[in-house]
Amino acid sequence: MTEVRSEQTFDAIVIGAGAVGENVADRLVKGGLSTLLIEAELVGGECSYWACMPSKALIRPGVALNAARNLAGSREAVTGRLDSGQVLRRRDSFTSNWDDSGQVKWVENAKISLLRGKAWLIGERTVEISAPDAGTHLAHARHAIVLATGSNPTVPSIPGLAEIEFWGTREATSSPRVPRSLTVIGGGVAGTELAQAYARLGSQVTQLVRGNVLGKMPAPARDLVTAGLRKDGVDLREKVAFSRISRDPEGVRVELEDGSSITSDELLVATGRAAALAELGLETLELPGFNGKQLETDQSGKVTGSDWLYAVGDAAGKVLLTHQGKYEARITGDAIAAKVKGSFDGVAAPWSKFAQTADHYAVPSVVFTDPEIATVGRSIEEAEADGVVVVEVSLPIAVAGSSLYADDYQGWAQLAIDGDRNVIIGATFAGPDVAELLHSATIAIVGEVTLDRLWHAVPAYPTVSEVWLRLLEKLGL
Ligand SMILES: Cc1cc2nc3c(=O)[nH]c(=O)nc-3n(C[C@H](O)[C@H](O)[C@H](O)COP(=O)(O)OP(=O)(O)OC[C@H]3O[C@@H](n4cnc5c(N)ncnc54)[C@H](O)[C@@H]3O)c2cc1C
Ligand SMILES: NC(=O)c1ccc[n+]([C@@H]2O[C@H](COP(=O)([O-])OP(=O)(O)OC[C@H]3O[C@@H](n4cnc5c(N)ncnc54)[C@H](O)[C@@H]3O)[C@@H](O)[C@H]2O)c1
Repeated sequence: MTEVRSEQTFDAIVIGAGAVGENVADRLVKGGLSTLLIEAELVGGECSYWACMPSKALIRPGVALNAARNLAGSREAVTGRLDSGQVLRRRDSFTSNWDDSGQVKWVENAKISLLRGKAWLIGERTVEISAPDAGTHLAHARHAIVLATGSNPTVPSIPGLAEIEFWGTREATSSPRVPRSLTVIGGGVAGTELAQAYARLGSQVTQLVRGNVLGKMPAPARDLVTAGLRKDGVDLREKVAFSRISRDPEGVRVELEDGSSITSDELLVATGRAAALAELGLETLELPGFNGKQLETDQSGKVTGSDWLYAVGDAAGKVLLTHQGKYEARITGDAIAAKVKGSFDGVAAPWSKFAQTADHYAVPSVVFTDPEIATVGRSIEEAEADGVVVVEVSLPIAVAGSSLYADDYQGWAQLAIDGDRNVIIGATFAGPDVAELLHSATIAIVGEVTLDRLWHAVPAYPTVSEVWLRLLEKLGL
């Protein structure tokens, strides 16, 4: 062990200062607990610098341009392509040029103690931190340690891939240039959003998907996105099998099992992520059922088998989305503080202040392609697996609001209803800018508003939200 530079005790310690770690630390401090937040890289984490913010900044100008092109009158005013240099500069401003001083200021104002370095557990309620100055620090927690260490990309074992340099989502969201050609492996949210963004920025994009693009989405929603990708020139190839990948002066060559191959300047691999739990010393804790990959946590985020260890956000591995991780952070932070005060016995009733119930019943998510897909709640398959008698209703979005919104607006909406309780349990909207429709469905699900009462929620005319009325009418109201 190198020289121990400091040894301190706090009420709570949070490892990882991504959006989720910042939020849990904030709630702990607001709950009256002295809190140490430890970060190995940039305060703000993946979402701020290499994920949500830069990817959406790359996407948004293309969406705005396409929206103008889809309206007679404004279409005629659009005379050129995206200015990729300006788009990249605007992206850089959203990441503060990968400088975290603004977030550090926020942490200081929130009265959270910050320590830079890589942390790991060395025993009950104790962490060791290897700091950038090569020194070692020890920190003890009186009450709780929260893991908010995020996730890492999973890399497929395709022959040759491990031997070459390629882009992950970090490189794709932070690239200072637009490659002439880009091959994307992966048909999930990250791969699909970035395939379209780069195609619109001028790359010749080939997207290779082993199943269907956005395979977990309902087929009519998926079909709308597929049409959007192809319209933007993405060469989308589904149900492919990979045989070998290599790089030479010509570029990266991806060979497929059908004998074809694609050569491009860059390769982006976006094939999922897994909780970052390695090298955290977890194996020393002998947690029941822990397999090294996924922690089991209760409704309040407490790790099974421990009364002081918690996990939130991507590290908990339940839902890999910033907003849901921050929701978990608020609940876990409040639960720990209430436990310390003696006002919470550790057993949280569903939908109570200390239970992450929405993780199971009401997770909103948006695929920021053009058109978008916005979903919340359980899919029909998930609800049926939970034993729910599901009534499904779906239709194309074709209302006065949508026809005014864009010429030839193409959209689709679906509700999943619990037939016994007469409430909505899931909703999907696909189409231009449908993301902003989503929160209405989230509120209906969380509030368990009955369809009879929803009948009185009148959508303003002429808005795309009129689709709610059409869906209820189709259900017989
Ligand atoms: C390309 C892309 C686009 C995305 N877009 C969206 C989107 O639009 N909307 C959305 O909701 N979600 C999006 N996500 C998901 C979102 O980025 C994550 O869900 C979110 O970043 C998780 O936050 P977190 O705080 O749990 O983890 P992270 O943001 O990963 O933060 C974890 C932090 O912990 C630190 N850390 C790890 N181990 C240690 C250690 N041992 N010691 C000290 N520090 C440590 C890391 O350095 C990191 O800063 C996207 C993901 C990707 C890849
Ligand atoms: N808009 C958003 O909210 C947003 C955007 C991007 C990412 N994210 C989050 O980031 C996480 C990671 O995104 P992602 O797109 O990498 O993951 P994903 O799980 O959404 O998609 C992974 C894709 O990779 C494919 N794949 C997996 N293993 C493979 C293999 N061995 N060979 C070939 N293909 C393989 C899958 O079939 C799938 O198409 C997601 O869970 C999502 O929650 C969210």
